[in-house]
Amino acid sequence: MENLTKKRENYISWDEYFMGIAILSSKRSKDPNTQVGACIVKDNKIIGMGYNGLPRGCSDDSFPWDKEGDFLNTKYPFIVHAELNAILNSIKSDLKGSKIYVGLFPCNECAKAIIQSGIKEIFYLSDKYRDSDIFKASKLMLDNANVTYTQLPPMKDIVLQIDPDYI
Ligand SMILES: Nc1nc(=O)n([C@H]2C[C@H](O)[C@@H](COP(=O)(O)O)O2)cc1CO
Ligand SMILES: [Zn+2]
Repeated sequence: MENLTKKRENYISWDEYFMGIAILSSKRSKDPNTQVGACIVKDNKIIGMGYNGLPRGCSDDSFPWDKEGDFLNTKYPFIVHAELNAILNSIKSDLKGSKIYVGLFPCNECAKAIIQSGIKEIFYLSDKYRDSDIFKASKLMLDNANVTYTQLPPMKDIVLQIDPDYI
């Protein structure tokens, strides 16, 4: 029988909690290939969230989602990355000393925004584009600016499922 007199032990860690929220945010993304979510945290409080998508007011149905072809016929010039959205949407103007949780390693443009906004720690899950110069440039800047980056384990066990008894 369940022991209801002692503290629960199998609760999720802070890192799992914030990365879990970043991944949940990514589920809002319309990108058919890569969905990315980001969560900015200060003093264990969430102060910004975002996912990759078109700028506000630009219709998801009017812009291309292609990866290949003429630049203007691809998604790349139009998408706001999850990290930049989290910074731009943050509820505090001062992000100094905060952390960002993001599903995919930040690109060079997001690295610039992370550094300039004062974020000091990055936690990420995937570094699938590590061989591209964009990410080499990103790491060069982050290293110089003393922004740390740490890969978290994949958290395969965390499933969002609402128990029918809960309702
Ligand atoms: N850290 C990141 N945050 C992001 O929000 N993105 C976005 C930009 C695109 O919408 C998508 C990458 O598309 P693809 O090249 O894997 O089909 O993820 C990409 C990266 C990696 O640079
Ligand atoms: Zn980026």
